[in-house]
Order: sequence, then structure tokens, then C-alpha cells
Amino acid sequence: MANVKCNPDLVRERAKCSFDVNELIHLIDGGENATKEKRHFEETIFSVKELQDAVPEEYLSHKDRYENAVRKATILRDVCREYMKKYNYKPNRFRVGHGVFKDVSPFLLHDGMFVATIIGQGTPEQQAEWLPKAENMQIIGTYAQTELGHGSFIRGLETRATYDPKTEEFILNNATLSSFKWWPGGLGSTVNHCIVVAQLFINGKSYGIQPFIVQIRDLNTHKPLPGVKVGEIGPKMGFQTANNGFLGFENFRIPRMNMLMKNAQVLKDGTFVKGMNEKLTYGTMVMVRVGIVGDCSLNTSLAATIAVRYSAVRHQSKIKAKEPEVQILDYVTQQHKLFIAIASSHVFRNVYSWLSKSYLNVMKDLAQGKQDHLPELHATACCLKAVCSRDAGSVVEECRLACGGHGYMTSSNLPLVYGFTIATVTYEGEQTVLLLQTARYLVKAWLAALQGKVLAPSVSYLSDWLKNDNVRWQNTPEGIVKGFQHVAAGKVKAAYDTIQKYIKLGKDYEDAWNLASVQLMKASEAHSRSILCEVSWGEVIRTSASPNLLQVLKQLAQLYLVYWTLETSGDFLVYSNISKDDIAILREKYEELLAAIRPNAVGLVDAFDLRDEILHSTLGSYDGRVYERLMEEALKSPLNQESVNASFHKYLKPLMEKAKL
Ligand SMILES: CC/C=C\C/C=C\C/C=C\C/C=C\C/C=C\CCCC(=O)SCCNC(=O)CCNC(=O)[C@H](O)C(C)(C)COP(=O)(O)OP(=O)(O)OC[C@H]1O[C@@H](n2cnc3c(N)ncnc32)[C@H](O)[C@@H]1OP(=O)(O)O
Ligand SMILES: Cc1cc2nc3c(=O)[nH]c(=O)nc-3n(C[C@H](O)[C@H](O)[C@H](O)COP(=O)(O)OP(=O)(O)OC[C@H]3O[C@@H](n4cnc5c(N)ncnc54)[C@H](O)[C@@H]3O)c2cc1C
Repeated sequence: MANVKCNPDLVRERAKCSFDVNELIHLIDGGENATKEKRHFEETIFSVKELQDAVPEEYLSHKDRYENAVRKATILRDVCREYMKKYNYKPNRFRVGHGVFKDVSPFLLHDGMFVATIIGQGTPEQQAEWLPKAENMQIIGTYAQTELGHGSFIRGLETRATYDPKTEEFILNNATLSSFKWWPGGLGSTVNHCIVVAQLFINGKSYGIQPFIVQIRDLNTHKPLPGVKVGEIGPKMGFQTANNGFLGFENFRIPRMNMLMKNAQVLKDGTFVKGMNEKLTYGTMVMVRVGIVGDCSLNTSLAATIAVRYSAVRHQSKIKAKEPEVQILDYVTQQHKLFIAIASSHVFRNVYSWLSKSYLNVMKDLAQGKQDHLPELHATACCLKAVCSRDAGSVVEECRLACGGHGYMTSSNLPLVYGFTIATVTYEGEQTVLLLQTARYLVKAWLAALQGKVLAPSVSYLSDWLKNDNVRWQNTPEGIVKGFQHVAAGKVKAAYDTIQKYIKLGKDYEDAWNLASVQLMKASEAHSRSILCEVSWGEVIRTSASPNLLQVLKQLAQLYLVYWTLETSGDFLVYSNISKDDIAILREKYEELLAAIRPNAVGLVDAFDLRDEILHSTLGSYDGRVYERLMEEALKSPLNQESVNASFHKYLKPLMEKAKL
């Protein structure tokens, strides 16, 4: 990239960077070799001619866009397969996917959840049967759980799988419209198999929801099998190429061994054998929630790169009347909008890495029959997924707004990035619903703390707070982290006390919970923020990096801490010993941090190492040819391929002529 002819502002910005950008790239990737491998892989993908679009996707019809996405998905699959064979390298398909599809792959759910569920929920025999076929795309699948009537409350799903011991089959039925599966990615017209989550019935008795692997289309003709009604759900805010679909069954029979039986089992005679923990059926969701925290980091870095580079190139208005127009990046308000995006991407990455380690540890434990840490993992993944996805959505939107009118152009790519980022707030567990899951755990932990029990590490601050809730405020990163824990503990206590108050007033527990649920949700958010702050600060101070880079990483981590303290200063004034003077000191510190980060802003987004093909943005490309690219892209509009459009003769001219009469 170094030889590309760049906009002079970007050249100046890069020259003043105080740290080695390559060092940060390697740190993010996990080593110099990992960067080399990643770049070689991406170079290979983006030099495949067939993966490049002749016409910008935006101008294609819904149908053509889908077909083009499937075409590219199959080519990408082949290229990746060859690449993996040749180099023994497992690529990050999600990252290049943004470049290839601009939106998302119609195989997203195949890779993200279908294969993962076979691994997580299938017995070794079932894995041996389906995994090789799924991994090499002999069969293509999705994860069909959500229905028209129920997405959050999965115990309420209506799709039925009734066991017939005579034929040793399950009979699938969707008797009501609300029971139709609705949303699964790839279901519309891509997949031939699904994981169907359905209510198991044996001899008229319900045994809760279970996962079934179901073939829905003929492998040769792709026609829906008899008894299957399947289709696409239509256009959405984003995710246009994900091919989300609907599905219903009428007396559709599948063999007994198509119930994934790693946890619970149905024997030939219809005996139901309970698993170690019925919630293990929800395992794929936990894995994907963890993965979404990592996605939030990537999505935020895409928006930050576009908006920061654009803000370095764009000049508008003056700070001093007699001086030239300034780069908009010099406005401190602009820095306030953008630097939190850079900082958040690093925080999400660090927290993702921490959370995925916990996930893998719990999976190891479960394999040995130990489930003690599962509730903590579920609670932590729920609140982090909820808060990171919502933060990422807000940050991306702020980056879009920070690009003014041009941020509204599709060619900036910010609208598309926003579309797939905010989808994460809803899918894989709606944010409020997940925060309330964590609140259940926090209330239990609070009760345990009151009883003097030892708490799990992520909530042990509740016991510390009970022992001493009057800790002196300290304007240091460690002091701020403690402060966040105080806020979280204070909010958990307040929510718990509110529940007790309503119970004393005669409410039953469930109504008391609902009445206190705004406080419970806020307590859960505060708990999440305290984890984000503690983990990310801890990761940064343990990082081994050169002094220059470490200084910048600390500035970003502190910016995150101070930003959120100021954003939630009301909570700090209520639940910690912070004073008004401390808040004034933090405001000053925040301004210092913005100024310190300013010279490194472009270097920091360069270090996300997002190729132009992945950014796919007129505003964010490495060379900063913003206005040239905006014009080049505009000229690709079909309306610019003719000097007079037919609508002139058909409508405009008659209108004007009518006006003359
Ligand atoms: C290392 C890993 C790294 C990487 C991952 C790689 C890749 C992933 C990246 C990208 C992903 C790819 C594709 C993404 C694109 C699109 C995907 C979109 C797919 C979907 O949206 S699928 C549908 C998702 N649906 C949901 O999430 C539904 C949300 N609802 C629920 O989960 C549940 O209904 C509920 C939890 C809200 C409530 O369930 P319930 O009614 O049965 O439970 P209760 O409220 O009564 O609680 C009972 C009890 O159980 C505990 N519990 C609940 N869930 C779990 C769980 N998952 N694990 C453990 N324990 C759980 C709960 O805490 C309660 O305990 P308590 O002790 O009684 O309090
Ligand atoms: C882009 C996209 C892709 C998706 N892909 C898939 C897929 O591949 N497979 C699949 O199975 N599903 C998929 N989904 C579905 C997704 O998982 C659900 O939409 C999601 O879990 C939310 O459920 P819901 O739509 O029923 O929302 P609802 O639960 O109806 O939420 C509506 C409102 O009700 C509130 N609410 C609901 N329950 C409670 C409660 N207990 N307490 C307080 N408030 C509550 C919510 O907070 C929210 O404000 C996808 C969704 C999207 C948007």
C-alpha cells in the first residue's frame, strides 16, 4: 500500500504517527506471521476476477443480487478450499466476506450455526454422518429456530416433532401460521437441510425443545420435498443477501436418528433419556453470542477507518478566521465522535479474546461432565453480546453522521455497515431479553453475597462492595474500574431492593420482577460495562509492546474508561464517592486524551489493516481519493448511461405541456 499515490493530508497524517503501525497490525493479528498469512490469503481472494462485480450490487434487483451472492459464495468456497489444502491455513471468511459480498453471504448460517450445531449437539455417530457432508458442501444448511410467533421465548415455539415408535420416526408439523419458522438465513432459496428446533412430543407428553436435522429440498432438483412449505421473507433493513426464509411442515417424517442426541435422547421404544442439563440444547446460541462480540470489533473498525480517513481528507470551515479551512478531524467534537469508535474496537477485541477463552474452558469442563461455570458463561455472554452490539450500532451510526452528507451515500458503505451491525442487536437474543437473563444471575449472586457465599470471579465485586461500599474515589484507571464495579453493585442492590419492596406490597415474585425490570436491565448493563472496563484495561497493561505503542494503547483504553464515566456520570454521583470536582478533572483528562490521540488517528485506523476491497468505501480508501471516487461511483449509475431518460418523454414533457394550457 505504501506506493499508492495518496492524498497529501493522509501522507502528512501518516508521517506524524508516533508508533509503528506494523507493530500494532501484528499485535491485532496475533503475530507477524499471522499478518503475513492473512495478507497472502486476502491478496489471493481479491485477485480472483470472478469475485469482482462488473456492476455495483446496489443497482441490481433483489433477485439478481441474491443470485450474484450465491455465485460468489460458491467461487469463494472453492478458492478457500484450495487455499486451505495448499497452505494448511484456516482463513477468516467473515472478514473477506465483507469485501466479496459487501453485505453477508447466503452461506453465513451454514458456516456460523449449521455446522456448529452438528458439532455441539450431535453424537459422534451423527457427527460422522453429517459433518463431512456439511463441511464439504454436499449438503447446505441453516439454523431454523425462530418462528413468526416466537423468537425470544423459545420454550413457546410451536413446531412439533411427534415420535412414532411404530416407524421410529418423528412427524414434523406446523399447525398454525404463528408456528412457521421465520428468519433463518439461507432458508429462502439456498439450503437443502436445516437444524429445526421443535417441541418434542412422545405419547402426547411434551419433552421441551430439541434440535432435529431435516432435509427440506431434493438434492438434485432443489424442489421442496413433499410436506415442506418454504420461501423467502423479502427485503429487510440490511442482510439483503442473507436469503432469510420461512418454513412449515405438514406431516413430514424424519428418522429417529435425525434428532441431535448429544444431550437428550429418544430411544427406539419412545423412552426419553434426559441430558445432563436441558439448557445445553441452547449451546449454539452461547457460541454465537461470543462470536458476535468479535464481530462488533470488526464492524466498528470498518466504520472507524472510513470516517477517520475521510475526516483527515475533508476540509470544512475554519477554527480561526484568518487561517485556511481545517481538516474536520481537527474539530474536537469530531474527535469525540470518532476516537471512541477506535477505542471501542480494541475493547471489543480484547473482551472477545477473554470471553472466547472462558467459552473454550467451559466446553472442556462440559466434556468432562462439569457444569459449574456454565451459568456464569451464559450470563456473561448474554450481557456482553447485548451491550457490545448496541454500542457497535451507535458507534457506526455516529461515524456515519460524522461524514455529513457523504456518509449517507451508499458508496460510502456506511449505510450497509450500519445495516449488518444493528442486526446483531436483535439476532441471537434480543438485547433487553439477554440483559434480563444476566439480571437473573446477578440477583442470585447478590443473594449469595448476602449469605456470605463465595461468588464466581465475574461477580465477586458484589461481595467486596458488601464488605465496604465506601471506597475513596481515585482518578486513575484502576480507580475508575473500581468505580464501575461500585455502580454495578449499587444498581444490583437497588434492583433487588425494589423487587423486595413490591413483594412486601403483596406482589408475587414474577410481577415484582416485571415492575423492577427497567432497573434490572440497567444493573445488567452496568455489570457489562464494568467487565468491559476491567477486562480491556487488564489486557492492555499486560500487553507486551514497544513503549511508543503501549503508550497509545493505554491512551485508547483510558479514553474508553473516561468516556463512559462521563457518559454515565449521574450513576457515578449516585453510587460511588466521585465528586463534582473529580468529574471536572475527568473532563479535562478526556480533552487531553483526545489531543494525545489526534496525531495518531490515521495510523490507528491503518493498523486495522482493512484493504480497500473490504472497506468498499468511496470515503475510506487508503489513498484518500474521496471526491474522485464519489464522482467515479456516481457515474456508474444506470441513469448516467443515457443523456435523456425515457421518463422525460413519458411523463415530464406531458406534465410541462399540460401546464402551458
Ligand atoms: C469460541 C467461539 C468463537 C466464535 C464463534 C464463531 C462464530 C460466530 C460468529 C458469527 C455468527 C454467524 C452467523 C450469525 C448471523 C446470524 C445469526 C442469527 C441466528 C439467530 O438469531 S438464531 C435464534 C437465536 N435466538 C435466540 O437467541 C433466542 C433468545 N432466547 C433464549 O435464548 C431463551 O428463550 C431465553 C434464554 C431468553 C429464555 O429461555 P428459557 O425460557 O428456557 O429460560 P428461563 O428464562 O426460564 O431460564 C431458565 C434457566 O436456564 C438458564 N439458561 C438460559 N439459556 C441458557 C443457555 N444458553 N445456557 C445456559 N443456561 C441457560 C437461565 O439462566 C435460567 O437459569 P436459572 O438458574 O433458572 O436462572
Ligand atoms: C437479521 C436477522 C437474522 C436472523 N437470523 C435468524 C436465523 O438464522 N435463525 C433463527 O432461528 N432466527 C434468526 N433471527 C431471529 C432472531 O433470533 C429473533 O428475531 C430474535 O431472537 C428476537 O426475537 P423476536 O423477533 O421474537 O423479538 P421479540 O421477543 O418479539 O421482541 C420484541 C420486543 O419484546 C420485548 N420482549 C420480549 N420478551 C421479553 C421479556 N421476556 N421481557 C422483556 N421484554 C421482552 C423485547 O425486548 C423487544 O423489545 C434473525 C433475526 C434477524 C433480525
